[in-house]
Amino acid sequence: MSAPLDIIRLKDVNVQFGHNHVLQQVNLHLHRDCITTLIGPNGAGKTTLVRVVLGLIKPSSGNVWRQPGLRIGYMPQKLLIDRTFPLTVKRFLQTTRTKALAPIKTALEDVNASHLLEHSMHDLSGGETQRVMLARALLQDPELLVLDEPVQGVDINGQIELYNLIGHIRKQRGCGVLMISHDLHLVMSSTDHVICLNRHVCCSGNPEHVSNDPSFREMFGQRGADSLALYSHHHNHQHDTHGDVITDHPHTGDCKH
Ligand SMILES: Nc1ncnc2c1ncn2[C@@H]1O[C@H](COP(=O)(O)OP(=O)(O)OP(=O)(O)O)[C@@H](O)[C@H]1O
Repeated sequence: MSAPLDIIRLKDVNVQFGHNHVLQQVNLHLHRDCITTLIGPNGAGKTTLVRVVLGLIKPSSGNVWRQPGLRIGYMPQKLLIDRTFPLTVKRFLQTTRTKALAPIKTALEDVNASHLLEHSMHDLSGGETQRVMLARALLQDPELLVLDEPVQGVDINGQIELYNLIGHIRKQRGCGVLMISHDLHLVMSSTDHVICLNRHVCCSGNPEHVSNDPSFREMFGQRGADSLALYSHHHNHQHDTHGDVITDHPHTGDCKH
């Protein structure tokens, strides 16, 4: 098997908003045909990291490399559409660069949502909305798909379907996927690589290397630890309430699994 091709590399990335040091020495490699999931508590810097990957935020220091000409499809966390503004799924998807109907129909087929073409965006269920958003990201013909909490507002069966769909799209297109998720349990069966972020990369690993690490409770509590019972990683430090490291062990930024 050939080595995975990097499409994004972040080296020692720091992001500071005023005195708020949101990302600290973050290293990240994203590959084709690989699903990477970012997990971490609220305010951990997950969306900020995604925005660095997308090129929407310039790091205060560190390097970001993107494969030249890389096509990225982005599914944002929230979409605010004025309810008084009538908007069909077709019209919504035509607000991208793509105006032709054929690729729009193909994208909807790819997310099993062909039947929604003429529906109003305002009448969609949570799961349907996320499928349409995913179709919109696919219209970029992405080599990297970036999904910010793709299953939010979706019931449990819909979540399983969406994760299966994302896995299928990755296989079919061979694209890389970077997603943020809070659904620790489901995510473990849907991802190749997990990065646990709390301003810095606390740990990262392949869910195949499974174990129970009680230190994870520090970050996610008992429920999270139970959900992640299959996920192996090792903390070598503790956090204060700001997520800063309080231990004498220096953090190397390497994966620990
Ligand atoms: N543009 C900005 N200007 C100033 N501070 C910001 C900006 N964007 C994010 N922050 C701060 O950076 C920190 C990390 O925010 P971020 O949204 O990246 O976290 P997150 O892990 O995605 O959180 P959540 O899980 O709640 O969505 C927060 O303290 C936030 O207030």
